Amino acid sequence: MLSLSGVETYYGDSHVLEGVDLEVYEGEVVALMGRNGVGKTTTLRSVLQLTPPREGSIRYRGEELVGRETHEVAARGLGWIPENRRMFGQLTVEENVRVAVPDADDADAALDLAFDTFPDLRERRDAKAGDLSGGQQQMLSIARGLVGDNDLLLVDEPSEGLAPLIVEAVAEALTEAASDTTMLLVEQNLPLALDVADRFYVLDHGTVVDEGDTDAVSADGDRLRRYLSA
Ligand SMILES: Nc1ncnc2c1ncn2[C@@H]1O[C@H](COP(=O)(O)OP(=O)(O)OP(=O)(O)O)[C@@H](O)[C@H]1O
Repeated sequence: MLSLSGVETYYGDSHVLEGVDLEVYEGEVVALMGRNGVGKTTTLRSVLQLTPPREGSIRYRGEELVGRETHEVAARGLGWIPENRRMFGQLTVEENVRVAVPDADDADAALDLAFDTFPDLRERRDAKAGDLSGGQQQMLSIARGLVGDNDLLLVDEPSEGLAPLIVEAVAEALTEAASDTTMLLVEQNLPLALDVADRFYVLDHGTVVDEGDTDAVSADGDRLRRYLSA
């Protein structure tokens, strides 16, 4: 479904991705792991053409994305749940969910899905998003991604900065969503990544240094830990 080959991405002179190769097959959840600053977010930004690669190829269902505009990429069914919880702070929780739904006729069903997934949001449906706690904002950000009716969802560090109970709710929501959405999931929380993902890639110094089935590393935790600890 998604195939990166030899992807090289820069910020100015800073060479961040030095030839990334990875594949995501339809129906799977793939975790992208690695220490801070190795280029995980940049990989997602490269796919979305927010930071277009200078070299390499990114194919989605066989079609080249490099050279396209971000809105053209999104129109093909690629959704993004960004790390920094982008939402409309002056709009209410309900309004934030409604504007994330492509077809207004689907909005009520989308709200039910969002509120069933994260009951806390139902209680705060009329609150301004900007007034929510960090954890609630993360739930809203994830809910907005889940109701977007995307075929492939790029999810960036959904558990970052969340209390353990909320991490559990996020893991459940992602697992539920994975039943009908393919995902590329950036996640440093190893138990969460192993729980939700089918396969993983580890990035280090802008390149893939390990990959495999998550089942194999669940039995051999050290294999990933050495790449992930500082
Ligand atoms: N807009 C930018 N301009 C310049 N350098 C950037 C920019 N965004 C990221 N970088 C640098 O690119 C490198 C990779 O960043 P990236 O955010 O992709 O890493 P990451 O693996 O997602 O790490 P983190 O978990 O900290 O987000 C880092 O050295 C970072 O400082």
